[in-house]
Amino acid sequence: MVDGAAGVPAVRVQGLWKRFGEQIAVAGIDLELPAGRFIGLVGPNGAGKTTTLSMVTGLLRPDHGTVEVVGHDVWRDPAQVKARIGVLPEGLRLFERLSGHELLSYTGRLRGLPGAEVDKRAAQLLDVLDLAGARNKLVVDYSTGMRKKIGLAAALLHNPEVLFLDEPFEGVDPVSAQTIRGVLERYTASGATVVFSSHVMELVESLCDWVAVMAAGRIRAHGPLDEVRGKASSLQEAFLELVGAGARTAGSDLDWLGGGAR
Ligand SMILES: Nc1ncnc2c1ncn2[C@@H]1O[C@H](COP(=O)(O)OP(=O)(O)OP(=O)(O)O)[C@@H](O)[C@H]1O
Repeated sequence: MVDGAAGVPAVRVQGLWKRFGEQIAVAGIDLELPAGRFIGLVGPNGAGKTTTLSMVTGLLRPDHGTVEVVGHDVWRDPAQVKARIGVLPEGLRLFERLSGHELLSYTGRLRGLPGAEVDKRAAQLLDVLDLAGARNKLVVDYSTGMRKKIGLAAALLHNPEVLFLDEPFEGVDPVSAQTIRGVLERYTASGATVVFSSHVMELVESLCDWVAVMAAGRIRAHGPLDEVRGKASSLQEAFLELVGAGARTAGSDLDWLGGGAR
């Protein structure tokens, strides 16, 4: 296990709970995510991935439990944590009336970076993410994939130690996905940590070296990809066994659907 300089995990979660009315979204999870890894948080729709990531990144207060990011408590020490993380949340809200370049300049200044450094990093990120041609276009006119990419650039600008991404490839075309993937691989190769949520198993299997499987608000398995996959032929198969969906026959009750009598 490759941990940070002092052997501190990227994320340590203990007894984390969140309930929305009757719905228990996260049911008391314990989790330790090692530093320097490409980590996938996988689970079916409604498993609690977004709720977990929101609590881990300080966007949503847990009912119970603690979260530490690189050794700092997210709720007692928010400034220390926020300086060390980058976040691309689900349904990211951006400043629509700024251009891509203005958005990055503003983000960089908020992060306390010197203007010249912000300009240099922004230009490089726009270039690598294939957004240089759209640098002066307003964000409101960006496509879904372009929004993901400018959101990723803003999350990376201050060179965080840990990057959290909620469904980063959703709505992104294959070429942009490949670009994002390249940037993330370069980032983790330098010792940084990526934690991303997805329900696309093939993607997680091809990108991640460490996974946590979530279902119904609980962690069902976590560890190095090979260990979680075990003897199954793919992560998809291991996942279906873990969440107990292997035996269900898709559509067996839909005998009215399709050709024949209407
Ligand atoms: N603000 C909220 N109010 C009420 N219920 C919520 C709220 N946020 C999440 N939930 C519920 O908590 C559960 C977990 O939701 P969450 O969005 O964390 O799942 P997810 O694993 O990210 O799902 P998906 O892959 O579909 O995005 C779901 O049953 C959801 O309906």
